[in-house]
Amino acid sequence: MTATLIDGKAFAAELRQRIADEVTRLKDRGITPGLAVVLVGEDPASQVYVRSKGKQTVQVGMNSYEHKLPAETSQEELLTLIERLNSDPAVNGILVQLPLPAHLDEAAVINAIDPAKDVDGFHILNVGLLATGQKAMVPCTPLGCLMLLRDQLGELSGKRAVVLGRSNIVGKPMAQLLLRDSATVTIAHSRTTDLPELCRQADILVAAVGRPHFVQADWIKPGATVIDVGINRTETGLVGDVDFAAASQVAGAITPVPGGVGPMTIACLLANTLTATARVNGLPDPEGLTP
Ligand SMILES: Nc1nc(=O)c2c([nH]1)NC[C@@H]1CN(c3ccc(C(=O)N[C@@H](CCC(=O)O)C(=O)O)cc3)C=[N+]21
Repeated sequence: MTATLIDGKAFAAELRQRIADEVTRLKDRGITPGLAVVLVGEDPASQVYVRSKGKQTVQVGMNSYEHKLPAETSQEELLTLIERLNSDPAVNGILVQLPLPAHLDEAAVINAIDPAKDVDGFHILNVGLLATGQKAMVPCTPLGCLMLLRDQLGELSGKRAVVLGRSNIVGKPMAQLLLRDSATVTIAHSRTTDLPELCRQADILVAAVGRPHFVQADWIKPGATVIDVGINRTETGLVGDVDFAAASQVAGAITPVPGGVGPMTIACLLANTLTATARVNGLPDPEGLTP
């Protein structure tokens, strides 16, 4: 059996086109969405992402504000910048690139962002809103995965989903979104016993553990839908958390790395910026960009 390839790159391109159309409509009303990205330090991978985000932000017609701060930036200096962005009406979305240098308090920084501008959906208010089924800003990577899953399967209700990984950025919000769509959700992690057996029960398997080729083909239920969130840099290039070559002989559908979830993450960041802009202006949420 050969799995259907879930083309996240193409899906993300369509999403960006829809976002660009909405931005055009907003501009006709005199509104231009603005996204501020804050990068502290010189991590090369982070620099690549931030550049890519800025480029795509401009491509869909939004304003991009990049703030690059030295690695030695103090907590107080960073909080001062966030305060400034919170009160700047030209800024509709704020993203602080993670991870932050170790001397900075990540939770305090995230929770200093105006929740209405928290396009990452990491602020405790948004986490609580999502967990209780209320209107929230939803983390970009899980939102992108949800869009791919709905597109592939139509209906998630009653399906067994296993989420590998329990991070605040991917695993936990992914589980919340799947639960909201009435899937039966298990969150598994490094301490889970009989992991292969558990995974074999999954109709939907979302791998977000950050270990190259961790998920083996014989962990996958024949015909299952596999979403690979892993972005691992190895000598052979970028690889996911799933042994793609072998897994694609068993799965029903699978995302590649690169070209799967990664492009969806950035497209959903732009979607969230558009949503935040609509909400602050008292306009309805843009169609199909929120869960
Ligand atoms: N506050 C915050 N929000 C984030 O959303 C965030 C972050 N911090 N820190 C870093 C991670 C990582 N991340 C990715 C985004 C796009 C690709 C992406 O587009 N990947 C391409 C390949 C790009 C390449 O070749 O490196 C692909 O998978 O096809 C990957 C990873 C967002 N992150």
